[in-house]
Amino acid sequence: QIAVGIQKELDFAGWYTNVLIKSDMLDYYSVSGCYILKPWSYSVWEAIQAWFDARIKEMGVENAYFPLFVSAKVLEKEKDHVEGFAPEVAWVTRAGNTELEEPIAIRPTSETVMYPYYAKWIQSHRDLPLRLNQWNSVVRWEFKNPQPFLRTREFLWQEGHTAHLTKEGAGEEVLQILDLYRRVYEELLAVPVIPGIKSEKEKFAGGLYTTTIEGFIPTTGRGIQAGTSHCLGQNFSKMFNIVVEDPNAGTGENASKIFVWQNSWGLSTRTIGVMVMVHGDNKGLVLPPRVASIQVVIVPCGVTAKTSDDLRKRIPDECDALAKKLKKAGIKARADLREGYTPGYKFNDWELKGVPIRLEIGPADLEKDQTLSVRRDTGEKAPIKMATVVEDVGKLLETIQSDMFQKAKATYESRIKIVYDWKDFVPTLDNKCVVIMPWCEVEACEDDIKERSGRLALGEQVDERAPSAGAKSLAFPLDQSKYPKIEPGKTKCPACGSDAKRWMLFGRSY
Ligand SMILES: O=C1CCCN[C@@H]1CCCn1cnc2ccccc2c1=O
Repeated sequence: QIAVGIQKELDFAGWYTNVLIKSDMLDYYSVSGCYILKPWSYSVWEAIQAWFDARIKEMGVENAYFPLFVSAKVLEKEKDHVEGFAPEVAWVTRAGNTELEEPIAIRPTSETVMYPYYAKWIQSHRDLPLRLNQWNSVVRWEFKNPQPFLRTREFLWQEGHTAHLTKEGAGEEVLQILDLYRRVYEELLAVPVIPGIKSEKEKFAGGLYTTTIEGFIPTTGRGIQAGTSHCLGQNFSKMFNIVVEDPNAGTGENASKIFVWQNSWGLSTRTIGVMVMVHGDNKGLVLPPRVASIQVVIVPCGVTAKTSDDLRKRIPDECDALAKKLKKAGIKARADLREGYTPGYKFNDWELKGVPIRLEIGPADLEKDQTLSVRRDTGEKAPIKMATVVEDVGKLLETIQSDMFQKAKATYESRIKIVYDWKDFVPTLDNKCVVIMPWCEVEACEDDIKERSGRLALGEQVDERAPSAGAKSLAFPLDQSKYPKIEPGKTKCPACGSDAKRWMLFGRSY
């Protein structure tokens, strides 16, 4: 198979699909909107799971498992949080030839599955904080074009659901989790994200506020919601009657009840799609070393018909020995000793799969007691002395991880443009950038901005590939100090002229 076969900059959707198939990350499935995660992508999810699971357990979160099914009565318990999502809920209505008495929904998320039992289990403030997490899959029967990892009808995620005595206790955890999400992207996937707070319009309607990490796909200039950590306030505890006695109130007739304060937070296999889109190139995947199931591939070279029998044996043996030596040091190395494939074919194969480092060993390398290293991210070649190969390869993997992150961070930052004047807003989006602007926070203004920045508004013909949607508000960056001070009463919102309050990121998005 040749490389990707489609240029990333020319046909991004086609490139993305080809990379996923040719790197053997996934296969298509007979039910539309569903995909098979093959080991090459599932191992990335496992690396994310291992890292995140260890850290939430340090926080005192415990894993549990709740049923996949939720009854209509229970699901519709909280009208306004479900009504907007109702079209996406998948229902079981029949088993065999038997119609079910009442249809049973497949969980699209587990608030309504879990919270009746939170009400049952939480009796005293001593039962708080209750912190449970599920590693599971959910189903949302979306009708918009499916995209592997980014928008699928079933996806794997974790969903954390916690209950606290105070708003402050809940609020502290919301931000702790959001920072773990940031680290999953920045430290494991080498993908920069901006932590922030969603606007009232964009937040989870069933909650009090939503914090988010916003990613960016340079090829399309679109933002992407990369993870969310919601404070639900007391909305769900009032609905499901999850109450404890107030430890600070008296007893008897002075006793008083407190509705618990809740959070819910989720990170999904969308992480993998973002990683592919940000780092991939026209030769295929580029895997960050921290999540690569093979970090180093070792290829025997220079073995031809003319090669002496001695070398023909020694070269593959050297490759195998080097792989073993690196594995012993904790580096995920693999010697590719497949017969019948040329080195060139193997180079192409492993480049497609995005393996961070290739080490070549040929007759000349044996002579000099070295191996030739080739970086997947930059293509840079450098000989490495066998004497220090373990240490040098370890360092090179760290350098690749950090260089990939720095490069993606510089790109993202170069695409965030401050806008003070509306005339610059749409041109900035059309330049594949996102806008940061001093914003009034008025919802009508937000709707207006979406309208005025949609391609339809510009009278242009909308083709299904061009982002026809207008700009949404993405997040109020948590770190407002990075941008010039907003003078209360003086700095105006570029879209409507009213007083600006905080800096808001706007962009076309997934
Ligand atoms: O994001 C998260 C993080 C994990 C736990 N759940 C929250 C909020 C989910 C919001 N949501 C999203 N799609 C839905 C689809 C159908 C029914 C309900 C919903 C729904 O409540």
